[in-house]
Amino acid sequence: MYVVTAEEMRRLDRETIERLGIPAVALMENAGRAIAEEIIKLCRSRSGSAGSPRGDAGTEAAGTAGAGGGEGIKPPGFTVSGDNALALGGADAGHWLVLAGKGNNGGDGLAAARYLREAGIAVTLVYAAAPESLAGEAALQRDAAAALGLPAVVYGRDRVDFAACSGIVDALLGTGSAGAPRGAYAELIAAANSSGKPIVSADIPSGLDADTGQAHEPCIHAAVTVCLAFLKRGLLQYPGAGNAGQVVVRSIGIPAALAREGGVPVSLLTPEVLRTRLQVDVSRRRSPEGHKGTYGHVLLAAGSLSMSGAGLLAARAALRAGCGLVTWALPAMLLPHVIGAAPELMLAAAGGENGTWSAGTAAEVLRLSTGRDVTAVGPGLGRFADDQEWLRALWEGIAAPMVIDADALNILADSDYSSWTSRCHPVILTPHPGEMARLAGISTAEVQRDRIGLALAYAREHGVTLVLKGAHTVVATPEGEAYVNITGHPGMGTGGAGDVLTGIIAGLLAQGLNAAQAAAFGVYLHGLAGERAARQRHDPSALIAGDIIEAL
Ligand SMILES: NC(=O)C1=CN([C@@H]2O[C@H](COP(=O)(O)OP(=O)(O)OC[C@H]3O[C@@H](n4cnc5c(N)ncnc54)[C@H](O)[C@@H]3O)[C@@H](O)[C@H]2O)[C@@H](O)CC1
Ligand SMILES: Nc1ncnc2c1ncn2[C@@H]1O[C@H](COP(=O)(O)OP(=O)(O)O)[C@@H](O)[C@H]1O
Ligand SMILES: [K+]
Repeated sequence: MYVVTAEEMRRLDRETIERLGIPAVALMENAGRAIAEEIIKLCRSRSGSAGSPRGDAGTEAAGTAGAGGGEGIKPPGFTVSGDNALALGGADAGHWLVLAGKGNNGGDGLAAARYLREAGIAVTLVYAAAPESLAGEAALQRDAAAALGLPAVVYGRDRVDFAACSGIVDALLGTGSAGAPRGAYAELIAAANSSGKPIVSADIPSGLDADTGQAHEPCIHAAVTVCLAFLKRGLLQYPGAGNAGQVVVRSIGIPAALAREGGVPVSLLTPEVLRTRLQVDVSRRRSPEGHKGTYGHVLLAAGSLSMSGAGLLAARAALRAGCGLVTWALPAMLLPHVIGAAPELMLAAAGGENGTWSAGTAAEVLRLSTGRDVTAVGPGLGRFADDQEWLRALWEGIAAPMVIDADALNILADSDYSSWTSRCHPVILTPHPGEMARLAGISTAEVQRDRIGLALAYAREHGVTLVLKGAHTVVATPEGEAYVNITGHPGMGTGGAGDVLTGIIAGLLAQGLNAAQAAAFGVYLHGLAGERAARQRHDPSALIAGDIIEAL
C-alpha cells in the first residue's frame, strides 16, 4: 500500500484526469460514495445491525434465493439484490451534519451527503464559507445538493445545532490545507470536537498536516477517517495518527500503477509489500537439506558489566530469528557469569578484565568477524576511552554487513563517520528517537516532527539502511525508499525490546536477506511477536523484552 504526500497526491490526481481522461468530478463522486458507505457501516455497527443488510423492499419481493446465504437451502431461482453497501439494514437513520469547506474536500463531503440522503439518513449541509465561493467540481456538488433539496446552513449566518445531530462529516480541509485552520474552519472544528458526536473525516482530519502528522490547533478528533486513493503520510505519524481514529483507505479510481510508475517512495509494511516490493519469502521456507551452516553465523559485540543482559537478549533473538550460529563477544570478566545462560550460544572473551570494553579490543573483534556473515555491535556496550577509533576500525575492517545499535550509535554520532573509508557491505542503523536526534544533530522533538521525511533524507545522505524505532517504526534505504511498520504496541516500550530487534535483524541478515529485507522483515516480525506476547498476558504493560523472543 502506497503512502503519499499531499504533493504526490496532487500529481497522481492530475495524471488520472489528464492522462487517463477521467473527469475530476468522477473521482469526487467515488470519494463521496466511499465516505457515505463508511458512515453507513459505522451506523450499522453502532446500532448492532452489523450483519449483511438486505436489499430494498422490491428486491426482497422479487428474490427467491435471496442474498442471505445463511438462511437455509433454497431452490435456485431468479435473484435480484440491491446496493447493500448503501443500505442501513435496520440501523437508526439519524441525522448527520456535513461540514463542508470550500475546496475539493468540501466537494467530497457534499457528494457523500447525497448518498447518505439516498440511504435514508437525514443530512444538513454546513458551509464554512459562502456557498457562492465554491468553484469547479465543489460548486457542481453544491448545485447538485441544492437541486436535490438538501437543507443547508452557512456558518456565521445561520444557527448550527450540534447537539441534535447523530454524527458529523468532517469535509472542511484536506490535502490543500495550509497551516492552522483559520476563522470559521477553526470554530467549526472546535465545536465538532466538543459536541461528543462521532466524526467521520474525509481524507484526513481537518487541522492535520497531511505530510508530517502534526496536529494544528484545533484539529478534528475523528472516529473514522476515510482516506481517499492512497494513505497520506500524516495519517501514519503521531500525533496525527491518534487524531484519525480508524483509518480506511478507499479507492476512488486513481490506479496504483501511477504511483508505482511515478516512483512514490513510501509504502506501508504489509505482508504483500514484503512479498512484492521487497521480495521477502515471508513463509521462511528452509531447504530440506539445510544445516546450521546454511543459515549463517552472527557475531555480536555487546554487553558490559552493568548491561550484560542487553547482549544476551540480542544473541538469543538472533537464534530465534533462525540463524544457524551466534558468537557473542563480551568482556572477559563477564564470560564466566553468562556461561549456560543460553547454552545454544558460543561465547568469546573480547573486552577488558574489568567488565568494560576498551579500544584495544577492536583487533580481536575484527579477528572474530572473519568468516562471520554479519556483525552486530552496540547493545549494552557502554562508552569507553577512544571508542570512536574502536568503531572506526570495525566500520573500515569488517567485510560483512553490520548492524549498529545503542551506544555504538552514540559513538557514531560523536564521530565524523562520513570521513571514514566507505564500506563495501551494508550498514543498518537502529536508533530510537533519542539516538536519532544525536545522529542528526537535532532535538528529539524535531525527529518526531516528521519521522518519515527525516528517515528518508538521512538514509540517502549517509548511504545506510535506517530503522527509526518507536510507534510506527520507519525503515529507510540508501536508495531512497521507506517502509512504515504498524505491527507492535506501546507495551513494547520496555528495556531491552530494541536489543531484541537488533538480534532479529542480524539473524535475518545471516540467513542471506539483504539489508532492506532484513530491516523491514525484522521490524515487522518483532512487532508481531510483541503482539503475540501481549495476548498471553492480561495487560500488555506486563510485557518484558524476553517475552518478545519467546513469541518469535
Ligand atoms: N481530483 C481531485 O483533486 C480530488 C480531490 N479530492 C479531495 O480534495 C482534497 C484536496 O482539495 P483542495 O486541494 O481543493 O484543498 P482542500 O479542500 O483541502 O482545502 C482548500 C481550501 O481550504 C482553504 N484553506 C486552506 N488552508 C486553510 C486554513 N488553514 N484555514 C482555513 N482555510 C484554509 C483554501 O483557501 C481552499 O479554499 C483532498 O483532501 C480530497 O478530499 C478528492 O475529491 C478526490 C479527487
Ligand atoms: N508505542 C510503541 N508501538 C510499537 N512499538 C514500540 C512502541 N514503543 C516502543 N516500541 C518498540 O520497542 C523497541 C524499543 O527499543 P529501544 O527504545 O531501543 O529499547 P531498548 O534500548 O531498551 O532496547 C523498538 O523496536 C520500538 O519500535
Ligand atoms: K477533512
